[in-house]
Amino acid sequence: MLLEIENISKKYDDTVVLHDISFCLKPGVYGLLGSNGSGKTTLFRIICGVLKQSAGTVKYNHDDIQTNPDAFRSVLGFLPQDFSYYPNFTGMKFMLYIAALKGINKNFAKKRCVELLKLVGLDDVKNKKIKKYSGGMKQRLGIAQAMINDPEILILDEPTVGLDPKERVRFRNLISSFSENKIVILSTHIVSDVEYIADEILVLNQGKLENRGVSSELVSTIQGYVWEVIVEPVKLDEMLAKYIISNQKHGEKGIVLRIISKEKPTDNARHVQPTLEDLYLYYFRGEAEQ
Ligand SMILES: Nc1ncnc2c1ncn2[C@@H]1O[C@H](COP(=O)(O)OP(=O)(O)OP(=O)(O)O)[C@@H](O)[C@H]1O
Repeated sequence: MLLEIENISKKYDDTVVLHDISFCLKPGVYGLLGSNGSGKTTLFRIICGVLKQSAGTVKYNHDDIQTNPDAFRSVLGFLPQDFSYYPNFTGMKFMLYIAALKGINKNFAKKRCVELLKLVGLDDVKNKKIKKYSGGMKQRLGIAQAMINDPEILILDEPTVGLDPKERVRFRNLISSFSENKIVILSTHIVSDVEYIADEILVLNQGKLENRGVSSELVSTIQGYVWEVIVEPVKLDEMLAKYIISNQKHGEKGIVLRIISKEKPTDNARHVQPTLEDLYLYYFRGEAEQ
């Protein structure tokens, strides 16, 4: 299994939103990390063949996906960001409906839907209407429908949006349980999600692939740039205006700031170990959201 993204660019009118993106993916879990508007959804839609690129090729197992789109679709599962559910359908009916759309044999579909709903923990609510589901339940249903054809490639666009911390943990476990021998790509702007789930992280910044690697490799690129500084409260505004601050808390001797800066910010600054969250702030400045 090999998914190759080769020199993909995308323009909307005259605006370039993806710039010459290239990467290859083997089975594993990949996190596409980027702030809002960095091009994650656009890239996913191109990979899934629902949006045409302006330049470049997407290949699966060495074949251009456009040569035989039906064959590619049959090995692909996709959870779009704006996925719409039918509120008056039950979870089971919805799954059967998606199975029918995908042309899956009726008897097989029933068995598969029951299995998947169990896998995502919706077994006991499968006959309830979706309008009664929580946000987390709907997301899990979205993941289940994306897996209905037992895909080799699973693409999840912002699958953790709106999930509470408990649901997030459940989601992570779910991904690890079915990711074996599959290419799973999920996008997020929530650092901790990819930090825990992804084998590798791809950082997309303003339509460019900024970096790629395992979390520790990426974090090591800002080794030496993260500082802890204690400042008097009167100095706080000045520091906030001048530096990227990834954390602030009250300490016994003043306000303790975690600062990301190539230069030593103050005489009393001391180095601390960088984290993926620091890296995110380094790339995306004030755009971080949690
Ligand atoms: N149909 C469109 N026409 C014009 N511009 C578009 C269109 N779709 C997206 N864009 C622009 O392309 C850029 C990338 O958008 P995209 O939705 O791919 O980013 P994203 O990283 O998925 O962001 P988000 O997390 O907010 O969904 C943005 O500047 C967006 O405004």
